[in-house]
Amino acid sequence: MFETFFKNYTFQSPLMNASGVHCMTIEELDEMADSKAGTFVTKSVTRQKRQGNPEPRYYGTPLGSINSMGLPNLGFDYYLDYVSKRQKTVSQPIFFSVASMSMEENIETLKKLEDSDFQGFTELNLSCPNVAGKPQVAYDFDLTENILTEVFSFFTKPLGVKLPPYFDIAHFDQMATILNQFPLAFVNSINSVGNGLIIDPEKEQVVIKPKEGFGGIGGQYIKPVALANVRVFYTRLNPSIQIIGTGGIVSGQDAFEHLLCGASMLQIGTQLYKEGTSVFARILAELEVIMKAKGYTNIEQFRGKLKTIE
Ligand SMILES: C=Cc1c(C(=O)O)[nH]c(=O)[nH]c1=O
Repeated sequence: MFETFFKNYTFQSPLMNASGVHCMTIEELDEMADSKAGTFVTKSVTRQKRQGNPEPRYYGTPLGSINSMGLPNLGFDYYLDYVSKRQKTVSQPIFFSVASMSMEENIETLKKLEDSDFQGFTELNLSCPNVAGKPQVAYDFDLTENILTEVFSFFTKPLGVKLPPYFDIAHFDQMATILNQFPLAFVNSINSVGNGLIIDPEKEQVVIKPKEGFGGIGGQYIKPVALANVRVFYTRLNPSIQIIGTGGIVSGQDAFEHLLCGASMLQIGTQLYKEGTSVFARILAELEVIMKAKGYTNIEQFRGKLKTIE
């Protein structure tokens, strides 16, 4: 019922984790592999291990979350070793997320990944909002085009990009024009909405320590922005570039809405952080109720078929 066609593979479920959540350690990654998710993605890796930002750096609220983790990760080799072993024991392709502190580091990491025995999908994160002094790459259109030009001059494995939210039609058009120039496997929209601020009115204080309390917003707060970005890229990109929908997926209805906008795979971050890996079975059960009530027996019958008002 939930078969999801993604490039040359059929996932048994469209659900997976969002990079950064439940994917830092071997234990977390194994739990993802054993869950009802269709597959999983690693935490965005950098060449060397990173401690990340000082704590508190994550805070959950009833409507979502704010985080300024600062790209903590156990380093490229740790995750490459894991996926190289794990891909021999799981049938579905694994996603490997790459972020970096510089374009040079991006290229170096991707060259090592190209030369490795990793057979899954690479997610190039161009949208980390929380490394002090580092702007989100994908808000710089020229830099994005330069990076993708360099990457595709040597990288031959399936690769997609994780994008920040855009809020202006001109930016949607500009980004789509750039992305359509490259043989991307997918585009993942959206990353957290960068540099939001959540405060504690009792303490009259911010709730996270880094960056004076500014951090990426996730959860229900951002679903309308996520749906718009999924829809925009679904309608503007070459059909060969598939869409991963991320942002605000808490229920089966949210999953249905992302699929209706054109997403093929769905990533869950904040709600996975709050609920644990049982979230995948719950959302699939809720999605099944919705699909049956509407007479749908598979996702392709409605995926991307959002109607406008004529
Ligand atoms: C990879 C860094 C990211 C982080 C982080 O490590 O702070 N948080 C996000 O919400 N999105 C990111 O892309």
